[in-house]
Amino acid sequence: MIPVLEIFGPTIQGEGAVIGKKTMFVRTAGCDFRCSWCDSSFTWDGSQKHLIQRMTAEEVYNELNKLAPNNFNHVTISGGNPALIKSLDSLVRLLKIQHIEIAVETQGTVFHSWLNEVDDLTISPKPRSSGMNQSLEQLDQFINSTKAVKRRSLKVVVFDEDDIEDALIYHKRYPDIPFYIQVGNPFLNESVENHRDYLLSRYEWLIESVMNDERFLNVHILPQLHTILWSNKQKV
Ligand SMILES: C[S@@+](CC[C@H](N)C(=O)[O-])C[C@H]1O[C@@H](n2cnc3c(N)ncnc32)[C@H](O)[C@@H]1O
Ligand SMILES: Nc1nc2[nH]cc(C(=O)O)c2c(=O)[nH]1
Ligand code: SF4
Ligand SMILES: [Mg+2]
Repeated sequence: MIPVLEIFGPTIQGEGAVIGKKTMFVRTAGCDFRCSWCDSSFTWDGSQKHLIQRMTAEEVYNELNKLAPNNFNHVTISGGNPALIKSLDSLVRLLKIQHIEIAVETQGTVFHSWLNEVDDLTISPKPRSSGMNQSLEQLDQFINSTKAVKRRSLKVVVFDEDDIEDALIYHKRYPDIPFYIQVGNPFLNESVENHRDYLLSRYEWLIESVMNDERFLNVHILPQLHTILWSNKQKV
């Protein structure tokens, strides 16, 4: 059984290497991290425990079809940390049989073999502002174990200058993996006035900081497109 917190879409992938792509989302419950600025803390802080459904792969697939009949060919699995869940192998198998592309978002702490079957794997190690002290040895192991994935990318969320230094550590450690820097969203409460102006000014700050830093060459600098549009609303 897969612990599912929400299934939604179609929407756009708002982050990373496939930003803008039309996709469905399956969000699993539970995380091994507790990032201070987690925009999905409801997956692990107990506040939406009553909404967690234990579903089979077939039930998840039926729900996706109910939400978007004949209107999706791409599913993004996020969380929480979906990589904690061994039983996602059944969903990955089922989606592949149906010729549906699969993307996964994870922080790179825990590996299961089904990860090697996904099409787009986003690995998002954490900078110090998260309060997490991510093990580089564990991340090395994860990176080594996922070499067979069709497309992999690294995505580091940045809130301040110290985080930029941490992003550089990850970029230098894995120079051959496409590298994305994403501006942090401090507005975890969905209704904030002028969130767009503020988020865009933070994005501008990040572009200026990284563009003028010759230690970064092969880098993509991105906002969270969906939070510019909809702030930190759930199910978008
Ligand atoms: C909610 S996490 C779920 C997947 C996995 N646990 C992870 O962290 O990669 C999905 C992505 O959102 C990013 N994220 C979380 N909170 C954020 C925030 N406040 N601002 C910007 N990005 C954030 C994470 O770093 C990660 O790249
Ligand atoms: N539109 C949209 N794009 C996203 N990209 C990554 C997300 C996530 O929470 O993992 C996310 C999300 O929650 N919504
Ligand atoms: S690893 Fe991802 S889901 Fe877990 S607390 Fe951090 S941002 Fe949130
Ligand atoms: Mg999100």
